[in-house]
Order: sequence, then structure tokens, then C-alpha cells
Amino acid sequence: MNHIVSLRNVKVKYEDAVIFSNITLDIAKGEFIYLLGPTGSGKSSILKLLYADLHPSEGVIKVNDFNVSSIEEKQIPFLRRSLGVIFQDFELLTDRNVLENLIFVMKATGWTSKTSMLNKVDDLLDLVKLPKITKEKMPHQLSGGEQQRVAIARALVNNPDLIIADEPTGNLDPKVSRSILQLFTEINDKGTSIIMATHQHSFLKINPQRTIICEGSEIKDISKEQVQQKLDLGNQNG
Ligand SMILES: Nc1ncnc2c1ncn2[C@@H]1O[C@H](COP(=O)(O)OP(=O)(O)OP(=O)(O)O)[C@@H](O)[C@H]1O
Repeated sequence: MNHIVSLRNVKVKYEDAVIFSNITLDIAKGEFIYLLGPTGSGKSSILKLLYADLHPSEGVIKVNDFNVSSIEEKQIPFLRRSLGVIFQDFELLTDRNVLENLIFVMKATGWTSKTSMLNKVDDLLDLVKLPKITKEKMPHQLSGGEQQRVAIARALVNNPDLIIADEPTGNLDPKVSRSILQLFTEINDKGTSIIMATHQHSFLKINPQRTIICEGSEIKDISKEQVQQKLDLGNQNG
């Protein structure tokens, strides 16, 4: 099987605190995965492993054909360029408008043609359903949901095969959260794999997907079919 992410016997610890003792996980190309678990259970840590912001103390991690567990420092920008990473607090550059935020990432990742960059910005704004006028706006002039759409556009600049989203709706109200989930669903429908850490269990009802639960230094892997069965049983029981 063609995996976009593969973790083998991975141990994670911060100083003496073991967060995961031995986790193994494969994610197929095109999959959408939720990462659930209580605060402090290690969701962000798993995501950080994938973009080499945290290194395992044992085990093998492969992402997008990169052997991340033994990656050299100079290869890390290439790994990150092959991914789209999205955070709860958007992390837009607050001193530039939306266009400049997107162009900044394009230039940093090797884009040079001004026309190509401007065309791509228009395509991205269409994709995330923001009007063209948004280009001129500063981040503080946008709502949280609009800022997250810009952050998603930024993550898509280099057509990544995998989107890593850490609590992407954590700062948004339920209605806006659902619209952002819908956007992730559409991106996934086009073939991009998504792994999303979230506290919003309601997402499973709206868009049931395979779910990884972090608890007690282990992970529990619940297939999409099992998630669906649990939801059906819940509905039957009232
Ligand atoms: N840099 C660090 N140094 C030491 N301990 C850390 C560090 N980062 C995280 N931890 C600890 O590791 C554990 C897992 O943290 P992590 O942020 O991965 O959890 P989480 O499930 O994402 O939490 P939340 O839902 O609150 O975002 C926590 O106990 C946290 O305190």
C-alpha cells in the first residue's frame, strides 16, 4: 500500500516524561484522519513529529518519501515544502496584507515569476472561497474564519500531498468551524491527505473519518467504518 505517513515503533519523550512509548501508524494517500484526545495527550506532538519539529527518541518516521527520523537539517525545508501546516492561531504575518502573506511564502519556496504568483493567488482565493478584495486586507481586518481560510490558502501554495492541521477551528465559533471543516472536506475530495488534531467530536458526525485517539501514552486506531457503526448505534439508541 502507498503510505503518505508511516510511523514504526515510535517513542516520544520530553526530558524524562514519556509521551508515547511505542506507536505504529500508517496513513494512506488520500486519507482524512482525525486525531482526538484530551488536553496534553500528545496530539500536537504527533503532528510535530511529521514536520520534524520534534524528533523521536526511538523508531522510524516516513512522510512523503522523506525519512524524517533521520532527516538532515538541510533537508527539513524540502520536507516542509511538501506539506501544508495549519495552526489554531492562523500565524499570518500581521504587518502585511493577504497578498503579501501569500507572495512571501511563494518567494521563500522558490517562486520567481510575478505573473505566476499573482495567478496562483487568485486560484487559491477561489479555492478557499474568499473574494478577490481580500488580497488587499490586513489580517486584523479579517474575521477568524477568513484568516483561517487565508492560512489554508497559504498551506496550499505548493500543492502539498498532505495537510497537517493542529486544532484549525480551536479559535472559531461552531458555525464557522463547520464551514472550515467543509473546506477541508473539499480539499480532501481533490486527493490531498489530511491529518487534523481537534477537540470537536461533532466533526465525526458531520464528516465521519478514521480517527486516532491519543490516551495514556498509546494510540487507538478506529477505522472509518467503525466510526460510522458507532454513530449508527448512537442514532438507534436515541
Ligand atoms: N517542549 C516541551 N517540553 C516539555 N514537555 C512538553 C513540551 N511540549 C509538550 N510537552 C508535554 O507533552 C504532553 C503532550 O503535549 P501536546 O501539546 O502534544 O498535547 P496535545 O494533545 O496537543 O494537547 P492540547 O489538546 O492541549 O493541544 C503534555 O503533557 C505537554 O505538557
